[in-house]
Amino acid sequence: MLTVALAKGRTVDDLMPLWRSAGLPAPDDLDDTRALVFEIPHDSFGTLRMLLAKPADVPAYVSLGVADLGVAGKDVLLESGRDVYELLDLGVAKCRLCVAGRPAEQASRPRRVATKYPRLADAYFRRFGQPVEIVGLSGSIELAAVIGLADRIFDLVQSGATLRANGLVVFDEVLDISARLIANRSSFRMKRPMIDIIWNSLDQEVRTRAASQ
Ligand SMILES: Nc1ncnc2c1ncn2[C@@H]1O[C@H](COP(=O)(O)OP(=O)(O)OP(=O)(O)O)[C@@H](O)[C@H]1O
Ligand SMILES: O=P(O)(O)OC[C@H]1O[C@H](OP(=O)(O)OP(=O)(O)O)[C@H](O)[C@@H]1O
Repeated sequence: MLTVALAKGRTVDDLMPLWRSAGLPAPDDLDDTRALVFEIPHDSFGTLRMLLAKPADVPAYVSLGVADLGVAGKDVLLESGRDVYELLDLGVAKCRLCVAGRPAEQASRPRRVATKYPRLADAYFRRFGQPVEIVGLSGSIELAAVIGLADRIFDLVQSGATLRANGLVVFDEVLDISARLIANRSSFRMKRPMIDIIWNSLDQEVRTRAASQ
C-alpha cells in the first residue's frame, strides 16, 4: 500500500489533470464527494490510498508518516518547516508570495503585517532589519490592509484580481510558488520502488508539458 496526502481545493484541482495524464490512477468521484479517503486497487501498489487534507496540514501528514507522499504548495512547505524530501516541482497551482498594501502606505516604514505565513513573513522582514508586528490570520488577508488592521499584507497573488478589487498593490515579490511532490524520509527508503513509479510518471509529464510550452 502507498498513501498519498493531497492538499484539497486549488492544489488537487490543478494537480488532477497532470496526475491523470501521467497515467496515474485517481478516483472518478474526487470532485463530487465529501469523502476524504479513497482506496484504489492497483497492480503495482496493492492499494493506492489517497487522502484529501487541508493544504497546511499536508506536510505534517507526510513528515509524521501517515502518508508516504504528499502534494502541497511550496508556501505551506516552507511555512511548516517540516522535515520531508521535496522530490519534484509539479508546475501547477502557480502563484507568487508577495508583500502588498494600500498605495499610500508604500513609502512608509512597515509596522504591522497580516498574513497566513507568520514564520515566512517574520523571516522576510528580519532580512531587512525591520522589526514588525505579525498578525496571523487564516484567510481573506487583503481585508486587513483595506480596513487598516495592517499596513502590509504578506500573501499569495496569482491573477492580481483580489488586490485590484480591493485597491491594493504589490510592494515586493518574495517567491514563486507552485505545488511540490514531497516524501516521508523513511518511506523514501522503504517504499522506493512504489514511490519511483509516481515520481517518474509525474516527472515525465511535467517535462512533456514544459517542452510543449
Ligand atoms: N490564487 C491562487 N492561485 C494559484 N494557487 C494558489 C492561489 N492561492 C493559493 N494557491 C496555492 O494553492 C494552495 C491552496 O490554496 P487554497 O486557496 O485552495 O487553500 P487555503 O485557502 O489555504 O485552504 P483552506 O482555506 O481550505 O485551508 C496554496 O497553499 C498555494 O500553494
Ligand atoms: O491574485 P488572485 O488570483 O486574486 O489570487 C490571490 C488570492 O487567492 C488566495 O486566496 P483564496 O482564494 O485561497 O482565499 P483565502 O484568502 O480565503 O484563503 C490568496 O490568499 C489571495 O487572496
